[in-house]
Amino acid sequence: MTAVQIDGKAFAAKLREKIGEKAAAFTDKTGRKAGLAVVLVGEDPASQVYVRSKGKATVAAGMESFEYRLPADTPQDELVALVRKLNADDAVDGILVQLPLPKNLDEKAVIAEIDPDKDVDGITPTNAGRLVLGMDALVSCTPLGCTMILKDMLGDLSGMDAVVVGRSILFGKPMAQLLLAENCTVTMAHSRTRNLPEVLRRADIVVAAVGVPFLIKGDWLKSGAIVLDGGINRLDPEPGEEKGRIVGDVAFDEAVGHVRAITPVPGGVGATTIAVLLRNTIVAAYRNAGLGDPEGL
Ligand SMILES: Nc1nc(=O)c2c([nH]1)NC[C@@H]1CN(c3ccc(C(=O)N[C@@H](CCC(=O)O)C(=O)O)cc3)C=[N+]21
Repeated sequence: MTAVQIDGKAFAAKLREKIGEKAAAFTDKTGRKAGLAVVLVGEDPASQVYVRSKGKATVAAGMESFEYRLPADTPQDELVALVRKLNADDAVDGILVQLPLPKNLDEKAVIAEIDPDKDVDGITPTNAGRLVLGMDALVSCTPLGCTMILKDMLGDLSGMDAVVVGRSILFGKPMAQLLLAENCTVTMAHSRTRNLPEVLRRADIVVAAVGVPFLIKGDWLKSGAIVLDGGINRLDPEPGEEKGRIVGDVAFDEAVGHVRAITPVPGGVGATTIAVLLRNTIVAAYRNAGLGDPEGL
C-alpha cells in the first residue's frame, strides 16, 4: 500500500478563500482592514522560512501586515515596549512574536505581555488556560491546522490512539489538548521517552514536531497510521546546492510505503500554518470588534 499524500497547500488554498471573504466583510463592517503584526528578533532559521511567505499571504487575503525585524541584541525592555504599543494599537488585531527568541531575552516574560485577545499564536497563559478548560481560545496555528486536516479526512476522531512527539508550547502541548478534545487517547512522547518505536507502533495518529531530521523511521509506524509531520529541519547543503533542503521529523521515503496517509515536508502541515494564522487573525478581529465569531471558519 502506498500512502495518500496529504496536500497541505490545497487545504490552505481552500481555507484562504473563506478567509478572504471574511476579511472583505470585516472591512465592509468596520471601514478598516484586519491587521496582523509580526515581530522577528534575530535570525532563527525556521522563523526565516515563516516570515518569507507570511507578509504576502496577509496582504493577498485583504488584511494589513505590519512587520518588525529587530536585531538579536535587542534589550528586553525595548521588546516589551513594542508589544505594549501593539496591544494598544487599534489597527492591530493579531500579534505574533516569533519564537524562539534569542537567549539573552526572557521569552516567558515577553509572551506574558501579549494581549490574550490579540494572541494569534495562543501562547499566552490565558489562552493556554482557555484551551485546557474548553473555553473559546486562540490556538497555536500548526496544531490547529493538523486538527482541521484530521477532521476533514476522518470526520470523527473518537477513541483513536494518538501519539504526539514533542512537547513545545507552540506545537506538542496544544496539539495534545486538541486531540484530547476530539476524544482521542493521547500519549505525549518527547526526548526522554523510553522506547519511542514501541510507543509509536500502537498509534493510529502520529503527530511529530521535535526538530530532528528523519527521527521517526518507517518501520516504527503501524500500517494504516496517519502521520502528520510538523518538523522543519534544514539539512546541510549537498554538493551543488546553495542551501540545504527542508525536511521533516519523519523518514518520509520509508514511511510512505505502508502508512495510510502522510504529510510531506514542505507542502504538508507547514503549508497550512499561515492560512490558520490568517484565520486566527480574522477571528480575533471579529471578536474584538464585537462582531462575534465569523461563521464557517
Ligand atoms: N511564535 C511563533 N509562531 C509560529 O508559528 C512559528 C514561530 N514562532 N517560529 C518559527 C516557526 C516556523 N513556522 C513555520 C510556518 C510555516 C512554514 C511554511 O510556510 N512552510 C511551507 C513552505 C516551506 C518553504 O518555503 O520551503 C511548507 O512547509 O510547505 C514554515 C515554518 C512557524 N513558526
